[in-house]
Amino acid sequence: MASQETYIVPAKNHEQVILETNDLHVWYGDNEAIKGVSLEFEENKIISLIGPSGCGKSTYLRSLNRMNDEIQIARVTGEILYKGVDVNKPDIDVFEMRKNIGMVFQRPNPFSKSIYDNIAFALRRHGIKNKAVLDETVETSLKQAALWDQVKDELHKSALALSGGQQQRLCIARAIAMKPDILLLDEPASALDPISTAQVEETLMELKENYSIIIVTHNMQQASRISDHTAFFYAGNVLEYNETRKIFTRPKIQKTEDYVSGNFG
Ligand SMILES: Nc1ncnc2c1ncn2[C@@H]1O[C@H](COP(=O)(O)OP(=O)(O)OP(=O)(O)O)[C@@H](O)[C@H]1O
Repeated sequence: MASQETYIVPAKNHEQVILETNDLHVWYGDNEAIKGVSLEFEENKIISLIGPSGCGKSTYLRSLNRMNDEIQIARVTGEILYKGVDVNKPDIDVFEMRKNIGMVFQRPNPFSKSIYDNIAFALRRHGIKNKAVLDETVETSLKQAALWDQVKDELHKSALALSGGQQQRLCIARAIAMKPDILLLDEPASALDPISTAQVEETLMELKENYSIIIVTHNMQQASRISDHTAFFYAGNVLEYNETRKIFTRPKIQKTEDYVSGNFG
């Protein structure tokens, strides 16, 4: 793997590994943004990906459900094993795979549709047309995303009329309506005020009962508050991956210590 010092603790219980990458590389043209990352993610955990700007966190996250396919100059090699199946193989049905590995982006991006249709849209595209099933899924997803009580009487109002924090929770509801196993979130709270951020964090903590969550964050307090495990990325490699409390209190690598304590320069 990396030529520099690394410290990566394998999953405690390999049976509970839901997703792993083996020797994952991502290039944008000649720029190697991810340089052979091997990590294991356990079920029902929140995992934070941290590290300085440009170190490859988003690139790595996006590769996990093949969002880099959309970038023409991107090339990805290595294995991405979801329940043991390599989703990085060309014959994988990416549309189906993303039902299991959903994504929420940095900026809330609801469709210009009603709250109800934001959630029902993807379900209908996957062939679910039965109104009772749609109604039930909309309600359950909004409840899981801690938004139901605020919007239940105005489901047909435009999603764009919601606040930023509510829009982001709607995007989370939209992602979980597909009942994925894994939720990928790229700085989901960075555009939100502290109250909305706290609500999104609470939502994620509740969701981990049913989902595995991988989150890119620049916010060290957030990583230490909500995540079970943390991976420290640096220059396209993971230098350290361990339980979050160890990363923040007793990191093994000096660069990790410098980064989490804000002495990075
Ligand atoms: N769409 C793209 N096209 C070309 N190069 C890209 C693209 N996206 C990222 N890169 C390059 O890949 C490298 C890693 O970028 P990436 O956005 O993954 O880092 P990051 O750690 O998520 O950064 P930040 O914390 O600033 O969001 C950088 O050199 C960046 O310029």
